[in-house]
Amino acid sequence: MTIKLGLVGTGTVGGGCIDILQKHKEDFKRHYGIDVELARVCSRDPKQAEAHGVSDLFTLDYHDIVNDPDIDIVIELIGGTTVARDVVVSALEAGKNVVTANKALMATHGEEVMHLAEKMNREIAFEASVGGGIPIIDPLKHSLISNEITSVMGIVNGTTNYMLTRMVDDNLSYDEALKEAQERGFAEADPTADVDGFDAAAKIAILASIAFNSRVTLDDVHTEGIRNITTLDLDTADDMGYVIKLLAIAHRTPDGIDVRVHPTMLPKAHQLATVNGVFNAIYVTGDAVGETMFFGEGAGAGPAASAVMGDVLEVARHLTLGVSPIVGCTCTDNLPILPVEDLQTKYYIRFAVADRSGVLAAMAGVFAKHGVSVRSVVQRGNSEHETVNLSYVTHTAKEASVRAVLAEIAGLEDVLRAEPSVIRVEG
Ligand SMILES: NC(=O)C1=CN([C@@H]2O[C@H](COP(=O)(O)OP(=O)(O)OC[C@H]3O[C@@H](n4cnc5c(N)ncnc54)[C@H](O)[C@@H]3O)[C@@H](O)[C@H]2O)C=CC1
Ligand SMILES: N[C@@H](CC=O)C(=O)O
Ligand code: NA
Repeated sequence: MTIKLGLVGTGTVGGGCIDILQKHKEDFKRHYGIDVELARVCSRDPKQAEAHGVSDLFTLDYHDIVNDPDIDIVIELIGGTTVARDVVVSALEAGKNVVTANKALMATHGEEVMHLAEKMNREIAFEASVGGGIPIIDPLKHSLISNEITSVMGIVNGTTNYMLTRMVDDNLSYDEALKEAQERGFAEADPTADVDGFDAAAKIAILASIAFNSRVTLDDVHTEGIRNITTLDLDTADDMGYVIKLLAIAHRTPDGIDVRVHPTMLPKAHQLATVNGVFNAIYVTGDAVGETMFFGEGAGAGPAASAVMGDVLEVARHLTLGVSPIVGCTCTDNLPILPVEDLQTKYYIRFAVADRSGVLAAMAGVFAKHGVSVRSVVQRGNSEHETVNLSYVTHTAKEASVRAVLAEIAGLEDVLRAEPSVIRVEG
């Protein structure tokens, strides 16, 4: 039985899928008895199909794929939530199975497309949407389901991890690091999604939904990106024994789900602190399994296409064997999302302040007034410029109290020389 594939999107990931198919199609048949055939490809750019030697399969109109009765699996690799949603919905409605790498779609319209797939008795698989080539959705939906998952935490955006690594290791500026990430095919077409944390937010929404059996959407995730991370903060963190990473964090608490994405200071000894470059790593903690960590390349043609083609072959296997679809939606609960103001963690706060007597004492008074206990403070700066940087690390404090400290210090007369830099600290 030949399973026919329709590929919508032949860019970085779609191109990677064509490469894998061309290289390993015969192996799939020999090793696993799975016979897949690329029947049609669609994109806005015929040159991409030409470059992969599949011009004969090319169409500009994805309707030629979703309406083709011979196609069994539609692979959506265009991204975004408008046309991509239409591709996925119309493919499912036409009775096709769907494989997608689209985290934005799954984190906003996940419920809709999962329910539609269930209604149509078809599969929708999306392993590439989180952690690129790292198997993480499949383990959460299969190997780990005997656990109550308590926490999922990790580095899930390759672009920003690559940028931060390059800024630290080679002193690249933010713009140089971004340009390099784009040239290497890691960053999304619009890098806003990467640098402002929305890509990571979509990914943690997907993981939290599966891990906690409760729907978490992109809008539920408190999200901060890396635009404000300076080389000064990276250097100061280094001096203090920390690294700065963009972490995606989801904890199950007795009161609900704590889910957020923000730059985070990690002690250098923390295992996530050594995850550099385009690599991603995700920690999952379960009540039976304890701590597990999944590591690999989270972005780029090969890693993402590896996950897409893994899904394609699994769906093709089910079709070949005539077995029922894989696990569908498992969001049986409706847990509340906790407001970030209730968060309790440690904080790094760097103030650029006037270098004169009384400033440190006045600031200490503000910290004390709001019950925020200081663990360490480091002074860096050049008194010739009449400004010094005071970098505090607090003990565990409530987010609302830290915000009160920031507001009150901002109101101290002629003290602050710039917006403070605030980074939450883990571990
Ligand atoms: N680049 C990466 O490392 C990874 C990307 N992803 C996801 O994979 C998906 C694809 O990403 P990339 O391959 O990087 O994007 P890309 O920008 O390289 O390719 C997009 C493709 O979609 C086509 N396309 C766009 N709009 C279209 C339309 N209206 N009709 C027909 N074709 C259209 C383009 O012509 C192009 O062929 C996205 O959802 C992305 O989030 C997931 C994991 C890693
Ligand atoms: N832009 C993403 C890749 C796709 O998921 C990243 O940088 O991790
Ligand atoms: Na993955």
